[in-house]
Amino acid sequence: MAEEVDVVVIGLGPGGEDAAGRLAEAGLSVVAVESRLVGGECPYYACVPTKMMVRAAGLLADGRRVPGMAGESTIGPDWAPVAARIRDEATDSWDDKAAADRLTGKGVRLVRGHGRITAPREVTVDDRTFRARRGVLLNTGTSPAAPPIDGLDAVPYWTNREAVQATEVPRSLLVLGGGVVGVEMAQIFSRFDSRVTVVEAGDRLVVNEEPESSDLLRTVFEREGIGVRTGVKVTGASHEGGEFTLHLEDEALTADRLLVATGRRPNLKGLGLDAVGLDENARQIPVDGNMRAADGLWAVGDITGKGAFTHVSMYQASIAVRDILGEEGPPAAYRAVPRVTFTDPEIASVGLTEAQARDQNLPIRTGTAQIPDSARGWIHKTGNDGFIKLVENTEWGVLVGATAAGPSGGEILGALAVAVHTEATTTALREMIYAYPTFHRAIEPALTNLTT
Ligand SMILES: Cc1cc2nc3c(=O)[nH]c(=O)nc-3n(C[C@H](O)[C@H](O)[C@H](O)COP(=O)(O)OP(=O)(O)OC[C@H]3O[C@@H](n4cnc5c(N)ncnc54)[C@H](O)[C@@H]3O)c2cc1C
Ligand SMILES: NC(=O)c1ccc[n+]([C@@H]2O[C@H](COP(=O)([O-])OP(=O)(O)OC[C@H]3O[C@@H](n4cnc5c(N)ncnc54)[C@H](O)[C@@H]3O)[C@@H](O)[C@H]2O)c1
Repeated sequence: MAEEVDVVVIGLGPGGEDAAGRLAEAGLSVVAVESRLVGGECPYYACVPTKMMVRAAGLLADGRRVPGMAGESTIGPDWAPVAARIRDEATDSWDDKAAADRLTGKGVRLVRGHGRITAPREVTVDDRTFRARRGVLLNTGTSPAAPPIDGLDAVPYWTNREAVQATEVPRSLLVLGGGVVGVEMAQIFSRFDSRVTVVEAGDRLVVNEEPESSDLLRTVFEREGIGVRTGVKVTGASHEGGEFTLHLEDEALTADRLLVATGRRPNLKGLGLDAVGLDENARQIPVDGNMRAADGLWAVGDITGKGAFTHVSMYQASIAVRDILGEEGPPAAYRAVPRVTFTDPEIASVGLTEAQARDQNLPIRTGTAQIPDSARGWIHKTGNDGFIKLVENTEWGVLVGATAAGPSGGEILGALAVAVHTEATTTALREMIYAYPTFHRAIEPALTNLTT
């Protein structure tokens, strides 16, 4: 016999967790179904622990920058405090009790297990069935995906989940995939003295970003001693005598560890999507501006294909909550989605890249300014690599995209995200006063340099 509730949330990533709590606080009866950890990938295996790793690696890098700038330094990397911080402060040894208590404290009924849609507005978890009067919200997220490389499935490679649980740094590391996960992890472990090589099938690192960002990262990586192989076809993988080997067409690369960071697959299999006329083999669940995927069904987060970021998941959750509660509001808009790759330099961008804008046949021009040429960049000196790149729609005179690469690139991006989001005119941006000497003051010469 099915239990009647108002809403069932399947999957408690950042968006699902937030939505379940808010709906319960609004007075609805909410069942939240989670098969792993309340909070999803971000707090346990992704954003939070990896940014603790980035912070630690950054401290080492700054320590190494002392000579010639501020005296002498001797750096002795130690992974133990990083591992301890991730275990104790970030993840509580990968135990979600605190998050689960927080959720149930808001009035949510937490059900552990795999949720499956068995009919419209109906969810089954093991032998329990729930009927959701208002509907079902999906936030099932993604899992690491490995490419079909001969032998790979038989080797004990790391994904992001094992990498954040590392208790020691491998002497050498092969990173398969030069996307966001790959480049962040490569620099972290390299700065802890691992000998790292990134192996990327595409012709550049962080392929979704501006080519200038890829070039910059490659330059910095090679300067730091990180091997970068792009345009490479891996034909096989093996693990023998404690050593991992990636077989390329004409050579073999070996290391103590292999990290596979080749993208994600959406957790849609076994979710019962066919019961509501959707395809579980699709790459994403199509949603409208109110996050509706079907009658009585909402979806938020990575599975919607609108940007695999925690802030997108949370943004969409707030819209879904509003819609479920029957409140009015603007539909989701994605023209100013910000993204930050937390390498050093940080690669931060918002909106369209130049290539994306050209693919949309927008009338554009671009302007770039180099951070080392700015007053603050020159003062900063070591570690000042970076640039600002602007993409302007010349018809409207507004920015449709921007990149802030460099020290604190993600923070500088704030100003550019406001400009893209509010469609501030480039005339207005030129009339602004930019504090001297800040990194963001380099926006001014980038505006001056806008040319077709
Ligand atoms: C290494 C790494 C670093 C990252 N760093 C950042 C960063 O710095 N900033 C940023 O914005 N983003 C970052 N991301 C991306 C970010 O982690 C995700 O975008 C974010 O977690 C949002 O995902 P989500 O809401 O779709 O759900 P997820 O976090 O993927 O969670 C989905 C949840 O649903 C559960 N679930 C799935 N199917 C079912 C089912 N049938 N029944 C019950 N439960 C189910 C899963 O167990 C999981 O807990 C990073 C990703 C990785 C891999
Ligand atoms: N700082 C952040 O916000 C942050 C950090 C990490 C991840 N994320 C999110 O997680 C998502 C997934 O990240 P990701 O790095 O796993 O995926 P990705 O799609 O960004 O990059 C995967 C890379 O692997 C390469 N690849 C695929 N098959 C390959 C093969 N056989 N051999 C060599 N290379 C191969 C691809 O060409 C691509 O460059 C990102 O898109 C991002 O949205 C965000």
